[in-house]
Amino acid sequence: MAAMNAASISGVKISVSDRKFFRSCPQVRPVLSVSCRSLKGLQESQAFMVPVSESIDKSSVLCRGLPHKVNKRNNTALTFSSVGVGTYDLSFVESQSHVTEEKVGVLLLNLGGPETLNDVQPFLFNLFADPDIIRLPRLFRFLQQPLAQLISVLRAPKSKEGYSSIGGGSPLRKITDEQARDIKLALEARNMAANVYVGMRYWHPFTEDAIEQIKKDKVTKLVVLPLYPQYSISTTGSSISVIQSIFREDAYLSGLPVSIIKSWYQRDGYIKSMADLIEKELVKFSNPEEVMIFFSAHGVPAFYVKDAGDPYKDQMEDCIVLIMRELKARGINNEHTLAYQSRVGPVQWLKPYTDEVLVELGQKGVKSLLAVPVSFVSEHIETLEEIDMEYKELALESGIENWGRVPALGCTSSFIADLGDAVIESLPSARAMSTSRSISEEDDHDFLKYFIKVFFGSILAFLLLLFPKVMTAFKSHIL
Ligand SMILES: C=CC1=C(C)c2cc3[nH]c(cc4nc(cc5[nH]c(cc1n2)c(C)c5CCC(=O)O)C(CCC(=O)O)=C4C)c(C)c3C=C
Ligand SMILES: [Fe+2]
Repeated sequence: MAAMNAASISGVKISVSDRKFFRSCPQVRPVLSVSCRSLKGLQESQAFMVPVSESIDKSSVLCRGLPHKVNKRNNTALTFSSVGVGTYDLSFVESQSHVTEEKVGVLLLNLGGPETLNDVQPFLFNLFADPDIIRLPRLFRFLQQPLAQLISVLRAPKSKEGYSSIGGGSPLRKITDEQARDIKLALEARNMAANVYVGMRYWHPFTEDAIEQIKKDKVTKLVVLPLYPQYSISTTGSSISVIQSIFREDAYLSGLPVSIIKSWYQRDGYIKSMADLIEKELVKFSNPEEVMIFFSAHGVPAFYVKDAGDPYKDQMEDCIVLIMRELKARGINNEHTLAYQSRVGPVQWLKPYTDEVLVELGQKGVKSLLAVPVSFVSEHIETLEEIDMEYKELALESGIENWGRVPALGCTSSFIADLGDAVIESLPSARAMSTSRSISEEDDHDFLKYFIKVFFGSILAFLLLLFPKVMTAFKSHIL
């Protein structure tokens, strides 16, 4: 614990200061002086540590507001200026005699991927069992798990092929661990000590395990940072649902101040880092100015956007505008296109589709193309296999002669530094999540619901597996 200062304000003892904590927000320190006649034991304008206690939001003191006056009415309240953080009363401090040190946690959310070929089917099961990935009408929700079992078994061979062509497993865990390590270092460089956790949605280390660790470590404030720049119901939304359901059930977690950074594609650091990568790849072409910049975003089913209000498409388009604006400011005026890749299943996905646009561009005479994966910040199966192999081959067959691909951001230092800044900036808005279960009768129906699910689901799976013709039709429509 940092050295303690003691001063009294109108008889109220302030006995807490945390120099270490203040060092973590350098922009605040130079102005941490208080001009106040009623501060006894301190010179006017003398550097002054703002009182903190376990219940007072230190970071909001730090980054959102600066103490600027003592309440004239009773001389016992400090008001924080700047962006409306509010007031707290020193009489409150009087009753708090001890101080606990803040323990900041950062939870990185990601998708997760199979580490071996044996993991592929169970990984796919977890993915398709997610109601944010396969959105069944409420009436058919009981089919979610049996359907996930069926689809995962049917899709596994194709997925396995993909994973074996990139070395037998997903690189996602390794890359995300490296990003976690670097974000921790970036925070330390800003004098903020934090534990950084990785929580994957569909494979190890699962979000549930990361939260268990956060609890064990007695984190006192948590920032949730999804590693998806744009928000989608199917990615960030799904992971947040998991967090909410765990937090709702747990007394400690439901009281833990949490800040969720829902999307961050608009951050300057991210946009500039993307522009850097594009600029670096463009110069590798013999005629850089003739290259079509081809943004390839991961698709989602179109009804997510049209009916379920997913902001993903709008955010994606906005993101591309910002990157192109940044490139223009650097004197890069290439043409660009946005298309959506990786569709799965029979429904319509966001259009235009990457494979179709590549063929069209080839037919129109585009000769040089730079693919820019834009929904994800790590290399993964869809960059290493789908773009680098399938789409490249298709593009070359379609008449495109010069092909390039921008690498994923991974641990690019400007990008990691910006994520560190995002964490620091979001701390002041950390608030406890809602505390109680909303539907209390849910438990009563759990057993019945489970029984119905298993019963009807098993019948469906059984029928499909028994009749090869039905199965073939199903396979060609669903996968
Ligand atoms: C079936 C529905 C799917 C939706 C909706 C979806 C959205 C979505 N996914 C990502 C990022 C990734 N998805 C990855 C793998 C993957 N995704 C789906 C299906 C949907 N994704 C499947 C079936 C798979 C498995 C691979 C395959 O069989 O094709 C990955 C790869 C992880 C890895 O192993 O490296 C990523 C990353 C985003 C960003 C997104 C919506 C915006
Ligand atoms: Fe996906």
